[in-house]
Amino acid sequence: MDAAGGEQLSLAAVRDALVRLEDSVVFALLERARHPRNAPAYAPGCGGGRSLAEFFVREAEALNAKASFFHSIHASLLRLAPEISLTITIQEDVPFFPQDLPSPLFPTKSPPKVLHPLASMVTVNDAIWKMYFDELLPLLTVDGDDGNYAETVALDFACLQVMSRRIHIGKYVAEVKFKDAPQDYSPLIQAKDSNSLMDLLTFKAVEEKVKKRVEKKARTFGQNVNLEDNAGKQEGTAGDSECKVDPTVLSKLYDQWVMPLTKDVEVEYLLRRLD
Ligand SMILES: C=C(O[C@@H]1C=C(C(=O)O)C=C[C@H]1O)C(=O)O
Repeated sequence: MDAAGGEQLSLAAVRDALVRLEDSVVFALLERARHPRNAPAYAPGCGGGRSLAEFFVREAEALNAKASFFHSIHASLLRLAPEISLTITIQEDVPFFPQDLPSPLFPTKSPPKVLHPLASMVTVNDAIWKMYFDELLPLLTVDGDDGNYAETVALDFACLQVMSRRIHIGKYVAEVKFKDAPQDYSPLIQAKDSNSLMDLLTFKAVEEKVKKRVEKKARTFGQNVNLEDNAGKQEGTAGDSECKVDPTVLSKLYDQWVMPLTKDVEVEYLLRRLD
């Protein structure tokens, strides 16, 4: 237990959670890529001019809120990493539409407080939303319309949710880094020096490994598995053209958006850490 009554986290444990979440991110994107773009799902429609995609996310989040989802996320990391659930509990996932969420209808057990109370103010979901619909979907999906709009937006929601969770775990990464070296972080926080904080919390070698591993996971999870001899090919070495998603799209996703946004979360969290 630390001074705030929270349990001690280690950087290794949080990084382990991030590695496991890569699997969920890759699988969610593979599922979405089974459908073409399905543009009508994103066109403004009825219900205040909202698209089906926005309608679905708002309604799904309202349901999640009633079921106390945003207040008790023990289960999500339990599923991801049963053996580290004792050391990490995520205080809350971050909704895309926090305004007007209904109150929880069921009692919850509060997880131990690990983060600074102002952590709940840190969100980059607007940037994730824009990135997903404007940049990633065109790379991930082929042009076309198969009419499966409801399934499509349910898959979009799964992608958004898992990417948001991954990126907002940056709060936990930042907390651990701060606790490990308060003497290095505190002066920069006091000086509100975002650029130097960014430099201090960046580990380029770790990022290179993340990119390579995610690309490899996309290549491995995205191949068609069959029982015939694969013309002498080694197992697990599908060519990129045989993959369900282009593996380089996944490494680009992490390189250009997921890791930079995770680091933005880290910086934003740290800037409030001494308040
Ligand atoms: C998350 C971390 O902070 C930064 C962000 C990384 C990421 O998003 O994967 C990786 C390394 C760091 O530059 C970390 O140190 O593990």
